[in-house]
This record gives sequence, C-alpha cells and structure tokens, in this order.
Amino acid sequence: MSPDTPASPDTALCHALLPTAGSGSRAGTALPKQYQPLLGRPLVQHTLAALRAVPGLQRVLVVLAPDDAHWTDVPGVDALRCGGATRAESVFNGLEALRAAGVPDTDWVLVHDAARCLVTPDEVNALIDACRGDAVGGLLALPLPDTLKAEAGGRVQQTIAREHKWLAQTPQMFRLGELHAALAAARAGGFAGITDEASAIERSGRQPRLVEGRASNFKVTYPHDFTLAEAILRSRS
Ligand SMILES: Nc1ccn([C@@H]2O[C@H](COP(=O)(O)OP(=O)(O)OP(=O)(O)O)[C@@H](O)[C@H]2O)c(=O)n1
Ligand SMILES: C[C@](O)(CO)[C@H](O)COP(=O)(O)O
Repeated sequence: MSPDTPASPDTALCHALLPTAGSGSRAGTALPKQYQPLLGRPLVQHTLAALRAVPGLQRVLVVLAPDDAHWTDVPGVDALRCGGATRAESVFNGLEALRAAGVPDTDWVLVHDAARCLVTPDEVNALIDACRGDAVGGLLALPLPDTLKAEAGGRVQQTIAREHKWLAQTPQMFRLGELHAALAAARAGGFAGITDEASAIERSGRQPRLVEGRASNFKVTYPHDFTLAEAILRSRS
C-alpha cells in the first residue's frame, strides 16, 4: 500500500459477550453473586445497563449456567444456557453460538465479566476506539499501583519490580474468529492457564494492546466488594 493510500475503514461490527455462569463461591452469598441485589437490582442488571448504553455494540449475549433459576429476560439482551465449568469454557461456548448465528469471524467480540458491574459506557467506548484499528485487539487494564511481593509459605520470597505490570480487567476485545481459534487450541488442555481472553490470544503468539481503565471497574469477588460497589453506584445515581 502506498503511503498516500488511505487505510480502509474498519466496518466490522462489535458484539458483547457476558459470561454469567460462575458460582461466585468467594462472595459468600446465598444467591449466586450475579443476582445479589445492589440498590434493589440484581448485580448483573447493572452490568447489562452499562453495556446496553454503548452505542457501538450490535448485540449483547449473556451466557448462563444451564440450570440457572434466577435469570429474567432483559429487553435487547440474548441469553443462552450454554455456560461451562470454567469461565473460558463459558466464553468458548458463547463464541460458538455467535458463529452458529452467522456472525462473521472478522467482527469484534467484547468479552466482559458479569461481576464487573461498575464498568461505564465511556470505558467501553475507549476500548473500542483504541482497538478498532489494531491488528490484534486488546483489553482494559490498570497499571499496578502497589508494590508486588512473591510469596512462599506465607512469607515474602521477593519483591517484584512493578514497572510494566498491569492488572487485567474486562471487556477484552478481539476478532471473533481469532478468539475462537485461540480458545479452541486451549480447549484440548482443559483451558489450563487461560484466565482471560488475552491469555489465549497471547498463546497464539500475539500481543494484545493494553488500554488504561479505572480502578472502579473491579470484579466483585469477596463479601466486602458488594458494599463498595453499592456505594459507587449510589454516588453515580
Ligand atoms: N464457569 C464459569 C465461571 C465464571 N464465569 C463468569 O466469569 C466471570 C468472572 O468470574 P468470577 O466472577 O471471578 O468467577 P466466579 O466463578 O463467578 O466466582 P468464584 O471464583 O468466586 O467462584 C463472572 O461473570 C462469572 O459469572 C462463567 O461464565 N462460567
Ligand atoms: C477475566 C478476569 O476478570 C481478568 O482479570 C479474570 O481473570 C477472571 O478470573 P476469575 O478466576 O474468573 O476470577
């Protein structure tokens, strides 16, 4: 391509995939954590409200556990009961469903965590803007703010330089075909070591782009996270 030739615009569509089949065992709640009420609405409804407010998203697909007894349909959201035993398997099954529905492999998929209910539409837009022109895709992430220790037997083994270390968040945005192929390759090994979409893409030899997000986009994981999440939601409403 000559330097004068304008790059062709990326007209591929963006789809959101929300794996929601986890047990939330670390949350210590009677209900699965994605249904725990925050300001009177199930946690996952806050996540969905943020995703549905992103104009650039063509569709939102939720992947539920096959035996989920708590889900209630949400207008504009497709839900499939194809969740798996791990997050990676739930994502893989969701990607299979998108492909079976005829979504082209060149379209983008933004995979988010149901448990990251504080994501904002502008953070998702920033990811889309940064990744649309990227050959690989990328993820929201946070530069490590604290000193990092490696542990052995409950004691510090060493201090690890925090420069160039980031905490991976979601959404993570990749081409449907490339993410599907990367997860398919990891499937034979039971998705071992695949804790996010980027780790699957990295195994296929590529380097996802890091897009700086905000600390407020944390994953509700432990009991005290609900209090913090509710306080942040209240401060926004
Ligand atoms: N088999 C699984 C496991 C996790 N997830 C989803 O992956 C996201 C991130 O996982 P996390 O919330 O940390 O995992 P959980 O399994 O829900 O929680 P825990 O590890 O505490 O049991 C969540 O939206 C969760 O619903 C999923 O779809 N399928
Ligand atoms: C995808 C993720 O949220 C990125 O930080 C994280 O890896 C999910 O991990 P979990 O083991 O399912 O909590």
